[in-house]
Parts: sequence; C-alpha cells; structure tokens
Amino acid sequence: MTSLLGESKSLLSEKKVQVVFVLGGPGSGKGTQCANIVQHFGYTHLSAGDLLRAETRSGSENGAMIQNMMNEGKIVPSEMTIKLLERAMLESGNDKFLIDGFPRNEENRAAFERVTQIEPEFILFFDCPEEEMERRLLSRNQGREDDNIETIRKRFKAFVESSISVVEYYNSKGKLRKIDAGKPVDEVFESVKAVFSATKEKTHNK
Ligand SMILES: Nc1ncnc2c1ncn2[C@@H]1O[C@H](COP(=O)(O)OP(=O)(O)OP(=O)(O)O)[C@@H](O)[C@H]1O
Ligand SMILES: Nc1ccn([C@@H]2O[C@H](COP(=O)(O)O)[C@@H](O)[C@H]2O)c(=O)n1
Ligand SMILES: [Mg+2]
Repeated sequence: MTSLLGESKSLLSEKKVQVVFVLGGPGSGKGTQCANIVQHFGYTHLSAGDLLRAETRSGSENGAMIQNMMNEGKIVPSEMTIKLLERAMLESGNDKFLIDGFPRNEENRAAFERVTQIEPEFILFFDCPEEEMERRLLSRNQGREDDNIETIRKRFKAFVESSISVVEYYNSKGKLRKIDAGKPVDEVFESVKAVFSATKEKTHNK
C-alpha cells in the first residue's frame, strides 16, 4: 500500500507526531472520553468510524461499499481508513492525535505501521462489560444506523474475533493502559487523567 498521495513513503513519517490509539468495545465510551481528553490535554480527536461515516455521505466511489460494510459491523479495508486518517492528520495542523476505534484488526495495525512508520505512544483501552455497552448503544439516540440490536451483536462479535488480538499485541509490548470503563463518565475520566498526567510528567522529566 502507498500513502495518501500515492508515494511510497507517507508525508507523516517526516513529521514528529504523537499518536495514542483509543480502543474498546462498541459503546465503551471512547468518543465521550476523547472529548474530555481534547479539552484537558490538547490532542486532536480522530474517530475512524466518524471519518468512514463522513466518507459515506460524501458521495465518493467507495461510499456505498463502506456503508454496506458498516451496516454489517464489518471492518473496512485498511487502505481506505488509513487514507482518511492520514488526510485528517495532515489537515489538522496539530502534532498530537487520539486515534479512536483504530486499529481494529491485525491488518489495520500492520498497514498503519508500514505506511506511516508511526509507533503509538500508548494504547488507551476501555474495558467495559458487554451488557453495559449494549445498554448504552441502545439508548445513544444519535441516529447511527448501526445502533440496532442486530448490528450491535455483529459489532460485538467483530470486536471479540478481530480487535482483542490487537489489544493483546500491545499488552505484550507494555503499551496498554487499561481503564475500567463500566463506571460513570466522571469516574472513568479520573482514571484517564491519571494516565495522561503520568505520561506528561515522564516527558517533562526527560
Ligand atoms: N461511563 C459512561 N456511563 C454511562 N454512559 C456512558 C458512559 N460513557 C459513555 N456513555 C454513553 O454511552 C453511549 C456510547 O458512548 P460513546 O459514543 O462515547 O461510545 P464509543 O465507544 O465511542 O462507541 P462506538 O464504538 O459505537 O463509537 C453514549 O450515549 C454516551 O453518552
Ligand atoms: N478501524 C475501523 C473503525 C471503524 N470501522 C467501521 O465503522 C463502524 C463504526 O465504528 P465506531 O468506532 O464508530 O463504532 C465499525 O463497526 C466498522 O464497520 C472500520 O471498518 N474500521
Ligand atoms: Mg465512537
């Protein structure tokens, strides 16, 4: 795979950027907590799902295919998602990113590393019981077509079958920061803050 601009090397590999991957099951609270992190720690939040949804609305040639895959809870080929992430990162003007809902499988992980040559600082993992995630998704009311019980079950299955192995991979590299996400929003954010404050402290003392 080549980069956004069809070059063998991504323009991002020449920039000094910091990336935190934000992972967790559907409805674990990734988007909610990312909004809080942005306010406190100056990151730009990029949700892979939001970028894909915007692409389906843009009328692009891949839009209909992406829409069908999302309605089935399937993981879209890395080439498309990485292109959207690369473009959003380059356009943002920032150098610190929370990448939410990515990498979703081994293919996502390996392709991002190969194309951008970016190694994430750490992985924030929201660990939440499935019954709680299901309750949250069914009462989210944001008009998402995939928030229906049939697709929610497919998304849970994809998370267990494809995404957990990515979480385990980063755990084995000592990069995982696991958060108990089954608690109320403010309590979850206290744990999140502790992770980012510790990282800031470490960087400051270097
Ligand atoms: N800690 C929490 N306690 C109760 N409700 C929460 C909590 N965190 C988020 N929510 C609510 O749960 C719903 C899902 O949250 P959010 O959209 O942040 O999850 P997500 O992980 O980004 O989901 P998805 O993977 O589907 O994008 C939202 O309605 C949100 O307001
Ligand atoms: N790396 C990704 C991320 C998401 N998708 C597709 O988008 C759907 C919604 O994702 P959310 O993170 O917003 O819940 C997801 O179910 C996938 O269909 C993807 O393909 N690849
Ligand atoms: Mg989300």
